[in-house]
Amino acid sequence: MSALIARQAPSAAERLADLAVQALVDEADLSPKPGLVDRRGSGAHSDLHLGLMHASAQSLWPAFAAMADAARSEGRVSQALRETLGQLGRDGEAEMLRVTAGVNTHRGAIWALGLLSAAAMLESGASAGGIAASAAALARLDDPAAPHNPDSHGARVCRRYGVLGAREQAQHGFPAVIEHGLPQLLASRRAGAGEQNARLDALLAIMSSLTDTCVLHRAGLEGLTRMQAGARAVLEAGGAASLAGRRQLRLLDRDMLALNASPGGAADLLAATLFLDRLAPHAPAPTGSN
Ligand SMILES: CC(C)(COP(=O)(O)OP(=O)(O)OC[C@H]1O[C@@H](n2cnc3c(N)ncnc32)[C@H](O[C@H]2O[C@H](COP(=O)(O)OP(=O)(O)OP(=O)(O)O)[C@@H](O)[C@H]2O)[C@@H]1O)[C@@H](O)C(=O)NCCC(=O)NCCS
Ligand SMILES: Nc1ncnc2[nH]cnc12
Repeated sequence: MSALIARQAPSAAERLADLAVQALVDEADLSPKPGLVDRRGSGAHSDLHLGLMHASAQSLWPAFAAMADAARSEGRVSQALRETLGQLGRDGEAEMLRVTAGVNTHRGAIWALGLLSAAAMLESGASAGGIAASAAALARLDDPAAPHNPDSHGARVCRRYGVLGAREQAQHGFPAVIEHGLPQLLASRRAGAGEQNARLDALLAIMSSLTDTCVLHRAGLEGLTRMQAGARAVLEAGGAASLAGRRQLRLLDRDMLALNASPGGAADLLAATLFLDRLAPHAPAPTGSN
């Protein structure tokens, strides 16, 4: 008789890591995304493809579980927790680069989802805004061991154009997610857009407002302006579920490819939106809004 394998319920930290990885896989699979890797192909990237995005996402499970577990042990926002998360984040980046043979697939996602996984553990049962606020408090603490890299793409364009990047997005409580991605996801669902279209609309809402340092790095201010205006045009035409919106979305995709631009920061924040959506109870829709 075959031996019975005892089934153990996953811990809270393991469940959070499951959700974080699933959010990354769902983001990668979502199609058609302008300029980004999706089920159709590699978008504006020559060194990325869908299989690599999936492998990268799976490689991050131990890092997310360890970050959530560190938050469980510490139990509150503290300098010690911030420093532990910094080390775990750097270890996660190293593992990602090992699995992708040196290609940066998810640096921004490790930062955003790592902080949110830890915060979700600290704020169990809280709203998305409550979790994001706790992640922001962690992000605002300085990590003295963090290597300051003034040459990262983000650091360079933030200096050059005087904009805020991934660090500030977290320190301010992920406004792109809380004020744009999540409300649009819920509004498009309520309007009957269908799940994939609602997720595309959430991505577009993020793109319409974000200073995405990936786009700035590859395509400058003109690229950023065209990304934001193009995303807004899709939503104003009726979103991804409408024929007119789809037409605008095709134009935006062509434009991003012509500019060699890819909104990798917005993609990470869509993953953060999907993570919080699965996790946090949403406030009921205002009366008369459905
Ligand atoms: C604080 C850090 C986030 C470092 O930030 P910094 O800006 O210095 O560094 P970057 O290396 O540029 O990484 C930032 C990544 O964040 C994403 N992003 C961009 N804009 C925003 C935004 N406005 N808000 C939020 N997030 C944003 C983006 O990630 C995605 O793009 C990646 C690909 O980027 P890149 O390599 O530039 O791409 P290519 O164009 O393809 O390169 P080439 O082909 O042209 O060469 C991809 O990974 C996506 O994820 C930015 O890249 C933080 O990382 C940090 O300090 N970490 C240390 C560890 C730590 O403390 N962790 C804490 C606990 S988790
Ligand atoms: N789908 C995607 N394509 C390119 N870069 C990304 N960074 C995060 N998700 C991405």
